[in-house]
Amino acid sequence: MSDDEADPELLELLRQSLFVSTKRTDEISSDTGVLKDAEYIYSNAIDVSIDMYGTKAAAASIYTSMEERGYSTDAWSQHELHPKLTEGFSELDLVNFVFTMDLLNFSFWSELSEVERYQVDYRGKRWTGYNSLVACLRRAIDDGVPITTPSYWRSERASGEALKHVFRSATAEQIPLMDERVAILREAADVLHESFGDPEESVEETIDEPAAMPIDYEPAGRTDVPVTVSEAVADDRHSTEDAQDALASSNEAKGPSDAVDGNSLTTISSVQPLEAHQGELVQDVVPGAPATESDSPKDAADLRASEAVVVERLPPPDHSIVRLISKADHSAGKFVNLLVKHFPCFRDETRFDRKKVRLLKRAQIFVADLWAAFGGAGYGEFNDIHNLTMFADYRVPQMLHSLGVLSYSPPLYYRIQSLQTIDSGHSWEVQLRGCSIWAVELIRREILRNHAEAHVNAVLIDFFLYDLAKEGERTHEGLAMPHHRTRSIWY
Ligand SMILES: Nc1nc2c(c(CN[C@H]3C=C[C@H](O)[C@@H]3O)cn2[C@@H]2O[C@H](COP(=O)(O)O)[C@@H](O)[C@H]2O)c(=O)[nH]1
Repeated sequence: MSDDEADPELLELLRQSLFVSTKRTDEISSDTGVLKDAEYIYSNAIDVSIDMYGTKAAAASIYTSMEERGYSTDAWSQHELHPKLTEGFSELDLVNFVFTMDLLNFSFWSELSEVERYQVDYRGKRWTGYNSLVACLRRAIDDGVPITTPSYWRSERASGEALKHVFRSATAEQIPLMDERVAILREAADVLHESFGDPEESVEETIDEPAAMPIDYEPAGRTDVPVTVSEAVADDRHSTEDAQDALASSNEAKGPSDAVDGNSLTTISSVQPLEAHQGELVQDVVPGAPATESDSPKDAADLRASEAVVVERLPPPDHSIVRLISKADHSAGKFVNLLVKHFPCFRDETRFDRKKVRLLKRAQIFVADLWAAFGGAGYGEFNDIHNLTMFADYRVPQMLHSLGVLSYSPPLYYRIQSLQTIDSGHSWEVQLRGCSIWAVELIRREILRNHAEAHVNAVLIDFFLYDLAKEGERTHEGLAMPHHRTRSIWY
């Protein structure tokens, strides 16, 4: 938008104040504005640019690899830790799990070595990064802690200690931003109860523990928001060749498979819903119980036997998130805007060149995860899923740079390579995030230009690039550090 164009938001406000607005004020648009803002950031960026040749080459490799893998929404359920209906999770359980996960789906990177960094013991493995979050939720559910039930987050049982136990680490490093995560859960529980709760659904006594964060979050990038100065750490070990090798080798590794419709829908099997077990007495490990995964099962059993284990009822089924979904009328864009309207922790917005820009990473990835988890049907049915953009995290930008799609000005490149910090909300951080969103859009357009029949959208391309980054991590020595590391709740 050039300087002399009127800001559409300002115009709308003026119309509303003059009562000449055509839009009902309470009407929720299905246009998130993220892609437009990403294009604005790209058009005005001076330290991050998109290489058109790199974009064309990446589009061709990504398309080939996705086709050969038959990459689709099915990949979501193939993730070892993602909950599945076939495991006995009900559809309500799945909705609540994905919401909980994406409330907390941010900032898992660590300065420490692969051995010392935050990691979670679950199913005999050590999980790091995003996987550590999913492992914590699964472990808590296995232990009978209703961590994915919103009413639990505001109940007396969800004490600080109990929640710390849920996210406990197998190493000395604890999960980053734990206070912020607790505040986000409590705030979301209050919003769900007040705006989407069922008066009939009995709610447990609420907790009066003050939220550790100001409830009304400032837009991302404000220094008064309790985030530590970001660490621009780049150990971008993936050279472009490495990344393209990773793409190529992933084709061999996957072998030929039927080309699958990018939106292929998994059928939702009807299984015994978990909430049917509601009301059963379950053992809830007393928070802080000394038994830990590293103890032998016998020790743990003995300790539990000697401890007065609190036997608690699971809370009643909580349909508040399902009610929230129903307000979106199967529009992904409208759902994202609803989340941003009601939940401050989803307001991933900042300023670039004096203009407010929206990036909305977690609001969008939640809708996308629902879409993928339900195979585009049921609670995951959205008629405009193609309106979602790439999710501006700290992993996919690294992949885009490795693939030669993103390139940096010498000052930014030097800043990243020399491990100097970039403040959260700094123009460089916004350029990296906004240009990543726009780059994935250009890749999507390039694929469809050459393969009009391809069933790809920004969500699947993003998921694919994230999974590729994680595969690259597993096949390359050590953990590739993300480019710009910002300790923030936004991504
Ligand atoms: N753009 C984008 N960002 C993603 C994901 C995912 C996982 N999505 C699953 C669902 C479908 C896919 O198949 C994946 O299996 C996590 N993240 C973000 O990365 C960071 C964690 O990185 P690390 O510390 O290395 O695990 C953190 O900001 C987290 O929010 C994604 O898909 N796209």
